[in-house]
Amino acid sequence: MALHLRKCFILPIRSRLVLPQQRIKSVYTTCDGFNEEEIREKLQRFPGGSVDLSKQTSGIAVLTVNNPGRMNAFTGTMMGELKDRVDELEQWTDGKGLIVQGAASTFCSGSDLNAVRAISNPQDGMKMCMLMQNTLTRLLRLPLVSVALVEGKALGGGAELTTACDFRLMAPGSEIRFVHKHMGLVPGWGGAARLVRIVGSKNALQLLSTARRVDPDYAVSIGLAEEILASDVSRSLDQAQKWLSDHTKGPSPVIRALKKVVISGRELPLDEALRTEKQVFGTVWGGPANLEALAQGPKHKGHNTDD
Ligand SMILES: CC[C@@H](C(=O)O)C(=O)SCCNC(=O)CCNC(=O)[C@H](O)C(C)(C)COP(=O)(O)OP(=O)(O)OC[C@H]1O[C@@H](n2cnc3c(N)ncnc32)[C@H](O)[C@@H]1OP(=O)(O)O
Repeated sequence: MALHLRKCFILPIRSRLVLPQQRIKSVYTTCDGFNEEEIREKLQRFPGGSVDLSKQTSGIAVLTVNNPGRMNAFTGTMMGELKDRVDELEQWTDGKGLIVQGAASTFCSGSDLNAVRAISNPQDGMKMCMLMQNTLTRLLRLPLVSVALVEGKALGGGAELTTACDFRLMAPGSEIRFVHKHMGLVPGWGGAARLVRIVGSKNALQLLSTARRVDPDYAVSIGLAEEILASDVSRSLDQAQKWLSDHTKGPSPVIRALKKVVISGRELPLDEALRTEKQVFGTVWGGPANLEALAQGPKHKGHNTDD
């Protein structure tokens, strides 16, 4: 036990963020009593559905929560697959953008209630919670500009999944709903902590305490969503791809560096954020994109340049 404890120390927050030469660290480790293999083995008993990932040469990937027969609810095996897809994205060094969507024009209805019923004791619940919090925190910390494409319903854990992306785009008629109160719960996948940072504590408390339906107009009005997509459902993914490509134009090392400095600005105390910014700056200053821009000379003469 002593040896185990000696190995466990609280990593300073800065060492848990995505730095140029470091892997993204998890929130929970064995020091917190988190045993990933143990909880994944337990969750394996609840199969069904899949979490699919398509990485494109454009540098944009599409992650699809795929369990349409259950409104894309996360089965036990899908929770493990989500973690595996995030592992894959952390290794994708050419990437610069990520779209998270649900299959069959609906987003996700949270945990599979069949699995929830079977692990409804506090110990197992908290172990599932640690697995999903680790995964969704690392998803948000990926050096990719991420957007949740919300069609249909994003309920419970599905609503929480939308908050683990940098942005949210909503299709007409879609809804985000934190239904946890009706389950006698609070968010368990980190959704409350992220929601406060997105919409502020007053709006967050309103959404959680009323479990109200957040339609696209209301979501935009409180800053939960960026835009409402055009009504042609068949083109929702195309619209999201266009939106994201407009937000990730440029060399992927630069886009990835921009996401990294925003992560540190959002999560670190000022001095540490500045140190991280300096470190990331050093990876692009004098880099190929910088030198090419310098060679071209000044080109931003008061107009929007789409390169
Ligand atoms: C930390 C939070 C996390 C947790 O505690 O682990 C959670 O997310 S808890 C779960 C929170 N989610 C919900 O409570 C949503 C439950 N589902 C619904 O309210 C409705 O299904 C719907 C999403 C509003 C859609 O309603 P509707 O259009 O009427 O379709 P159906 O209800 O008939 O659903 C179709 C089909 O899908 C099954 N389904 C839907 N959601 C789930 C789910 N979360 N888990 C398991 N199965 C789900 C539903 O049972 C239907 O199946 P069949 O009855 O076999 O047709």
